[in-house]
Amino acid sequence: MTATLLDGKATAAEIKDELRIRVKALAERGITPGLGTVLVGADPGSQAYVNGKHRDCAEVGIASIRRELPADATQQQVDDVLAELNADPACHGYIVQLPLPAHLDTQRVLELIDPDKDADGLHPVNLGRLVLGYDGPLPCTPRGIVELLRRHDVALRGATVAVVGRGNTVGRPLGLLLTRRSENATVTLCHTGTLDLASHTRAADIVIVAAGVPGLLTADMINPGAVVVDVGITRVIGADGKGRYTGDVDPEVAETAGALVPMPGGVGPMTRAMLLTNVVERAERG
Ligand SMILES: Nc1nc(=O)c2c([nH]1)NC[C@@H]1CN(c3ccc(C(=O)N[C@@H](CCC(=O)O)C(=O)O)cc3)C=[N+]21
Repeated sequence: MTATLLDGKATAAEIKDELRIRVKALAERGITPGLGTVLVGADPGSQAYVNGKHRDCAEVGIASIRRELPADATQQQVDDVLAELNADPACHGYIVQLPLPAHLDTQRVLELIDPDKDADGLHPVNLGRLVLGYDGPLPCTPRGIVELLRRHDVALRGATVAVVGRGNTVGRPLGLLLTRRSENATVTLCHTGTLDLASHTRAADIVIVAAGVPGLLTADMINPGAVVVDVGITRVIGADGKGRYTGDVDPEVAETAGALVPMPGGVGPMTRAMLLTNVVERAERG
């Protein structure tokens, strides 16, 4: 068997087409949605991600507000940029690119973002809203995964899902999202303390791997025909000495799975599309 590939890039393009129409409707009300990005330091990977976000904005008609600070920026400098974006009416939502340099307090930074401008959905208030089932911006990667599965008619209601990884940006909030009444999936959240990982992944209709461990999920660990989602993105140095990104799913899984969300071309583009969606939603609220 060869898995059907669920194309995140094509689905993200579809979502961007829909957003373009919503942005036009906002323009008629005199509103231009604005996304802010805060980048501290010059990590080439982070720079590339942030550039991608601004390119996405230009494609759908969202204004970009870009703030860059040097790698040795003080906590006060970062605090000041956040205060400025919180006060800027042209900025409907913004993100602080993670990871931050180690001398900065990430928790403090995330808590200083106005929860109503939190385009990533990672502010503690918004994660709390997700726990409680209240309205608020949703974390982009979990939301992108649910949206991609929905648009490919992968049923979540009644499905058993193994989520591998309990990180704050993917695994943990994804478990919360999938177990909402509106999704009604049954989730097993696996992590480094899980004793027999394969017993959980084999029992699942859907396996979502967000552990950051290249090749962690192998073909023998899934039920043939299962839907597999690769969220891993780890920079490795190939045999040719060049850096490249690799996922958490062993390529052989494509022979056994029923459907596969690949990396690249899967969750990454969907994450970016959900960031834009969060900003347009913030702007629509006025
Ligand atoms: N505050 C914050 N929010 C984030 O959302 C955030 C972050 N910090 N720090 C880093 C991670 C990583 N991340 C990616 C998003 C899209 C792709 C993506 O679109 N990747 C393409 C390949 C690269 C490309 O085509 O540009 C793909 O998977 O097909 C990758 C990585 C967001 N992150």
